[in-house]
Amino acid sequence: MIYSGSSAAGEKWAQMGSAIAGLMFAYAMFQQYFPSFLLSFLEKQSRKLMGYIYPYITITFREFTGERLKRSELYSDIETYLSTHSSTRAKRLKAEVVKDSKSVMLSMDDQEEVTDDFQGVRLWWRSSHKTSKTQSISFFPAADEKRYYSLTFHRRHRDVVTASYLPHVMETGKEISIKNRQRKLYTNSSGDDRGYYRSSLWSHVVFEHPASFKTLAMEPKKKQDIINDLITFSKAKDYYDQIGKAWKRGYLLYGPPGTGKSTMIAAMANLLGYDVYDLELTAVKDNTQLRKLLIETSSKSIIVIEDIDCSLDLTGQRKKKKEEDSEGDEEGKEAIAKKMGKNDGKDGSKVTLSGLLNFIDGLWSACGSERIIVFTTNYLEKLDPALIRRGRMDKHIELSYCSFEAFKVLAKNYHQIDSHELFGDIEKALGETNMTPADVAESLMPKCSDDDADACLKTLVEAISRAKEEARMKAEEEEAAKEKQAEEEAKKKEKQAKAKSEKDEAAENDEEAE
Ligand SMILES: Nc1ncnc2c1ncn2[C@@H]1O[C@H](COP(=O)(O)OP(=O)(O)OP(=O)(O)O)[C@@H](O)[C@H]1O
Repeated sequence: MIYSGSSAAGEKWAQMGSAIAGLMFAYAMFQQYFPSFLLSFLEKQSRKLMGYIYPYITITFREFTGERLKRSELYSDIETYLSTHSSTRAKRLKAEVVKDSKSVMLSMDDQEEVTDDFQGVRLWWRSSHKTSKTQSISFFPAADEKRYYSLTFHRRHRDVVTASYLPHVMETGKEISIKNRQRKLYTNSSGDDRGYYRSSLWSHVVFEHPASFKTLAMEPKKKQDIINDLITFSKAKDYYDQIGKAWKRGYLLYGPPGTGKSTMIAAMANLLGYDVYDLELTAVKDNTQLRKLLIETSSKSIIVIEDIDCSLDLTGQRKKKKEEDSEGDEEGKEAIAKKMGKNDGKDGSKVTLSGLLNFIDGLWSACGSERIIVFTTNYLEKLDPALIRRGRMDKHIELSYCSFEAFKVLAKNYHQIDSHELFGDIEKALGETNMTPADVAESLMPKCSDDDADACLKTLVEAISRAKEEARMKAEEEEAAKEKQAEEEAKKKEKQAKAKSEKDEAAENDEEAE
């Protein structure tokens, strides 16, 4: 029957109102005239009865708790955990792009319910939302929506749920978020740049380097050894706890420029799913700032200091550009000038060797966990032994000139070939010449659309023989320079000897004259 007008509805509300008022009056009388022991007995019995009729417990997890605008971490973990279950079981789903996540997250829509089974226990999750009736103006509508999850289970499973199931949900949720998150490449800017709005010493971009161990050119056995070492480290939380050491590992990558040190760091980060912190030491004000930078790094990360030999005077004082320029060979000078050029005019860093040693394994280095520290250098011999001793830099990896094995990886990467008639020549030539993987890769790169594997391999053969010729000429020049220097030294010595004998003769004559 359809009631017309509002009078019928009004009558109904009036009747309901008087019924509620009557009930409340009866309850007040009941409370006043019944003895308290009888009241509590009745309450207990009614609770027991309710327990028999409805033996389930429901826990609610709200999206925003405590501080109004702070999203509950637990809610996010549950949402991520349920995204894997609900996407296959729930009928109505909603899609969201979550901040810092690289994929769209599907979660169950409001009022949807999914079941979960854990250690033989059945649980029900429900997603709901309540819209706030407060007419306040809010810049954060989501906070007014009051979304929440409710978890229902039989009360006899209370212990399993609180002691095992909820920690399992949190842990799995976190693991999934880490796997799905967009990884970041951080860099430290100069301390002076830290404006009022900056909350961190690090700034970042999304890390999207395509390098992998598959495409990294080096001997397969050595490569596998590094992969095993990294994977073992990433799974060794309990082991590090057991031996009482902070969960971190140091890698020293050394070798000539263009042998793949930076590429290997990117491959490491991609293998383990870690963030990368590229620490520019020359931009760090002092040891205190270095410590702050360390504290601000997250776990599951690689902290990189590239060209460590150019960043610091490893006796404790920073080298001045002038001094640097006056020592080392030409290649070294170039690298240092390049590096120091970045810091022109604001070269006021007071980071010392001891500050850096503390950064690596001092007390502060233990805050946070699952971190890899990588140093790279072109000049291993320039580094202070204290800096690279085992325990600080646990694994020393030499990246060297391109071997035939490494070349084969590049040939596969660039042209999808495992063999070719020119491979024999290339193997022989690479055995006689020092050519970096960067130079080999450059030759293998097609320069125009007509360049196929044949053309590129021929270019490589020519490049290797050119490099061989250049090396021969350089060696000859060096030999000639050495000979010339030896000749000059012999002449100088002869001259000195002649001058001495003339002096002695003159002295003798003087004596005789006297
Ligand atoms: N081992 C390698 N495997 C695959 N590619 C490589 C390798 N080494 C170098 N390359 C190629 O050469 C380029 C330069 O290499 P990379 O920057 O990694 O060398 P590096 O040793 O870090 O040099 P530098 O000491 O000058 O920083 C890379 O972009 C990559 O294409």
